[in-house]
Amino acid sequence: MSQFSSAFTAASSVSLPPPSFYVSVSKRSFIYCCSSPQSTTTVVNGKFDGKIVERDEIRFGLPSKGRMAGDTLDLLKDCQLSVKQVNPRQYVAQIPQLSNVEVWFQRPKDIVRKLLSGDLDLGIVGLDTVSEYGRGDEDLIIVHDALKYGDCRLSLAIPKYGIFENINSLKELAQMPRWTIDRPLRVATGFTYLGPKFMQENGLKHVIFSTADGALEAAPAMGIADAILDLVSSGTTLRENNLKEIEGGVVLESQAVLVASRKALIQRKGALDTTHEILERFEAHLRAADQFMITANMSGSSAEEVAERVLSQPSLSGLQGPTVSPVLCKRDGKVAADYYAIVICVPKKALYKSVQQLRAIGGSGVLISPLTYIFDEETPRWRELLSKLGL
Ligand SMILES: Nc1ncnc2c1ncn2[C@@H]1O[C@H](COP(=O)(O)OP(=O)(O)OP(=O)(O)O)[C@@H](O)[C@H]1O
Ligand SMILES: O=P(O)(O)OC[C@H]1O[C@H](OP(=O)(O)OP(=O)(O)O)[C@H](O)[C@@H]1O
Ligand SMILES: [Mg+2]
Repeated sequence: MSQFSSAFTAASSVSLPPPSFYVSVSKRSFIYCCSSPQSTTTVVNGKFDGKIVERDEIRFGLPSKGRMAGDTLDLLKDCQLSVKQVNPRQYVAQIPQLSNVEVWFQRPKDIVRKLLSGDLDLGIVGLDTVSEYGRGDEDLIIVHDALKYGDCRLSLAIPKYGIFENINSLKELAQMPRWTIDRPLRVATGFTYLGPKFMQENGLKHVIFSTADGALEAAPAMGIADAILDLVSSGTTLRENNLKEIEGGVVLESQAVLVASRKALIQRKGALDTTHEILERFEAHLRAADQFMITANMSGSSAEEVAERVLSQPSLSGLQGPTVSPVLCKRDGKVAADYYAIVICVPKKALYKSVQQLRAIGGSGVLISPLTYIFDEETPRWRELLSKLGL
């Protein structure tokens, strides 16, 4: 193990606040300083080994504030899992549909820490937060990796001006001869675990990290740092501060995820069943959210002939092929089917193309309805979870 990684492991074994400074100076030296003294501690990385603490309820951690909080409550509400909170300053709440679940509102990073320490069983946070504060701990299991909000990326950015004017990739940045043991590349970041790990994996040797809690984009212009490693979503903050992302500089693509403690899923009574229910509801809602249901009438000689025509169109195959039903009417005293009603689901973004294709094959009276849930057969994510748990 190189000095870099052994020092790194040492850094990851303290539970107290993250180090304010990591200094990597080539393979020969790696200095690690901490903003608070490294007091003696019996907790390693906020983690207790051994058996879980007995309790009856499943504890579900949700973001108490910030941009994840509202969207998380909206997702749960859309899945008929509304959270009942007596008032916004009360940190415990209930989900009436899940009687064995206790919701605890926490800061995202504390949700991850508490999953590791066994104080929470399930949580919703950004993948960036799981990766930074979870530090690859095997007890954390991502149950759903794409809840479709909180999209952002953890990305390295440098000034557009000065010595960086013609630097557009990580490779070019690494090859700048000016970074030396005595004058390393200075990176400001709140991601003091992922940052050094990424630099090491990408072979950047002379790098020094400093940390701050926000407004990192100011650091280069203030002369405090050469580069920053921070979350980017719209890119506005970078642009407004004359900074640019570089090719190869994305550490992580992130969105909201459902994460669980492996130990809780295996050992805590009811935890796995509850997780299954939450997962199924999330999947059903998220699958439905980007689909429309289309109903249309088609003239035709038989259901099969209509189905042939529908299936000949690439945008109309639906979830498992079209549902075709005869529209029965009385003609010359006899019940007959001149028309067939078809029902298909199409991706929202393919809506207009689908309508055009339907018309082209003789569809009329096209009705479009939103879908609320699609419960398919067992979700692949559930099978994946069971296999990760060795069940
Ligand atoms: N533009 C963005 N900037 C930061 N986080 C974002 C962005 N877009 C989505 N997110 C997600 O939202 C999560 C919470 O970010 P938020 O800024 O609300 O809280 P925080 O940064 O943890 O706390 P605070 O900013 O109050 O210190 C992030 O971890 C990330 O997953
Ligand atoms: O690409 P953009 O859409 O501009 O978003 C990126 C900015 O948003 C976050 O800051 P936040 O608003 O959370 O403020 P903070 O720095 O105080 O955490 C992040 O740290 C960036 O500064
Ligand atoms: Mg923030």
